[in-house]
Amino acid sequence: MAAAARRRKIVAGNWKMNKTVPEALGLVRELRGMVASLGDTVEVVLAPPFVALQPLHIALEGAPLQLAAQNCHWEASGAFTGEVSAPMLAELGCAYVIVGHSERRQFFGETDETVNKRARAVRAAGMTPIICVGETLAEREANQTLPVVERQVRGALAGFDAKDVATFVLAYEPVWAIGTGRTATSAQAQEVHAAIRGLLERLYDGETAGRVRIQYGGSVKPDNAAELLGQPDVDGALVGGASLKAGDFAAIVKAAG
Ligand SMILES: O=C(CO)COP(=O)(O)O
Repeated sequence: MAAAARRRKIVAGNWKMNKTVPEALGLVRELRGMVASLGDTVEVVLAPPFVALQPLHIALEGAPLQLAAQNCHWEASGAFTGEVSAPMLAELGCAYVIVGHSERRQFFGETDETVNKRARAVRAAGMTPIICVGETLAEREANQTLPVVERQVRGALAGFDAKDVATFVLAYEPVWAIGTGRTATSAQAQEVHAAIRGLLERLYDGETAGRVRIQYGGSVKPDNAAELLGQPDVDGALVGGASLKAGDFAAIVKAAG
């Protein structure tokens, strides 16, 4: 069994392609006050679109809120029109970068191999990847959930040693639960999270498996957050739609605290 480590919960808001810079600044102004009283109990992360990173970096100075990017390229620089590199994001104050989100896998040709390359770039630039995995509805109905998630985790972590992996964040996001209002039950989430932790123990060791934080994502809302976050292997949430409203996101953060 993985060592029972005390893992600090991590709740991240993935804003996807939403919020102009003025809107982003307004949302953060509201959020700052709402999460100020939480202290150290929960780590709170915001992943706005690239263009809002620099203004939010300035606006968040001194606030207990971390910044994440939603993606990055694996090369540090070069002729890759439209791409953004990991060192550029580190310089803007990002602590995390989301890699392998299912929308990138579905719509932008992301593969386990490119997820791994991006995660390496994130680590090399001194940031932490939030690595997303999750099965489609067809895969779940074909009883392929655990093999699919296992393949994605193995692929993303290929070549990393235990010391790196222990600091990583994984996000289990069943594709059928994203943006659909249809969330996994807490038992479904716990089953996959425990399977991921078991895999980490087999790939590395119990200590490492016990330290990795695994978020759940997919229609997390204020009214289901406490139940999901109460599961022993659910260490936080990666929140899409509900992170766009300060009150809803703050309520989810409080449910984790
Ligand atoms: O994709 C997600 C977070 O990365 C989840 O999105 P929703 O919370 O909108 O379902």
